[in-house]
Amino acid sequence: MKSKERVLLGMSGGTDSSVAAMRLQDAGYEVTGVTFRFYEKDGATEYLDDARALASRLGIEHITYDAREMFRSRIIRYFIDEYLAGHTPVPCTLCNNELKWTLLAKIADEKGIYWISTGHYVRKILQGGKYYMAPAADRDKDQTFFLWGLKQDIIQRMLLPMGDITKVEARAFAAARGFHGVATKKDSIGVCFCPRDYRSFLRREAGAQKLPNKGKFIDENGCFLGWHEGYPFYTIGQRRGLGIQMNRAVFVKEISVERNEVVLAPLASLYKQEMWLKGWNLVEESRVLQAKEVIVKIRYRKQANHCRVTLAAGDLLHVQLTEPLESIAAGQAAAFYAEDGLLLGGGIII
Ligand SMILES: Nc1ncnc2c1ncn2[C@@H]1O[C@H](COP(=O)(O)OP(=O)(O)OP(=O)(O)O)[C@@H](O)[C@H]1O
Repeated sequence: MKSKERVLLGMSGGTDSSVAAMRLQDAGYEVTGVTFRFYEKDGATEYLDDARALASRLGIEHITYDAREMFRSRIIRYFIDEYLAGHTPVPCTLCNNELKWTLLAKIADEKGIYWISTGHYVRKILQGGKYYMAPAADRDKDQTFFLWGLKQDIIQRMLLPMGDITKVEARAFAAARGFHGVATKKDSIGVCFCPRDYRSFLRREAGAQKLPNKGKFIDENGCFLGWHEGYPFYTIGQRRGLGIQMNRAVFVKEISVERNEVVLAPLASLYKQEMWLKGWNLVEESRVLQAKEVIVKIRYRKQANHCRVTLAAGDLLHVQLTEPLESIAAGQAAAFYAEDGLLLGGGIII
């Protein structure tokens, strides 16, 4: 069918989506590029020019889509609200699941295009009649961790041209075709709207939502240890940058929003053996709920653990960890994997 040969690609102006455009063309697709205007720090719009220029050089249609208001109300608002609630938010997960891929599907529908694509380093696999996200060939770049919320209607339409190559190969691919700017672009790091320091971002953007003033660091027995700058500036498991001199290593164990208190404790006190998830999504429920064990990850770059998952009251998932984990923070995501690396689903830790 003619319409299935067209693909709508999210083009950020970066290396990965630019190489993705070339690889899709190589595979015979008619590519349309869309660049979302999500967040423009200090009004910088260079990325739009880069995406447009690349599209024109490749001879593909390019459109921009102004999603700044949506990004502000759905992602930035949520990000600030979560810190004010004493949680640790996952904006990239939310953006991928609720904005990026959903918008791609919506715009593709409007244009009568079936396939949707990005430069994500992931693969997809059909197993037992269901589509799963599978780890990228470049394990170091694998982005499955951010995509557990995607549903079948999206996954089945995804084309993932970067899943089979490494970042090094992607740069070489662009260079070999004479796209030197594309080949040498810097990797994006961290959260796009505050790559390094979320604290100064909070101070700047919280606006009318007043940030709390300084409060007490206390130990597990409630004894005063020192002053902190306000609970939203701390996250569970944090050790560095506490601004307190102690003669032993201490970590953030708990955050009390009501009392604006932050509990500091030795690492051993942070370990937990269970957690509950809300807003969960499972590709095939039985593969998780009836399995003796699945793999769980609670941080992008942290080691995988094993767990047993059951349904709990209030439409929550109960996760019983085989080995205790430290730094389990409300607001963060937990992603489930099969032994072969397939992404089985995930949810948000409460
Ligand atoms: N502003 C945007 N407009 C359209 N698509 C986007 C935008 N930002 C990201 N994407 C899509 O999402 C993919 C993953 O984005 P992410 O920011 O995680 O990766 P990245 O490594 O920075 O990718 P890239 O090198 O393409 O910028 C990108 O490859 C691109 O296809």
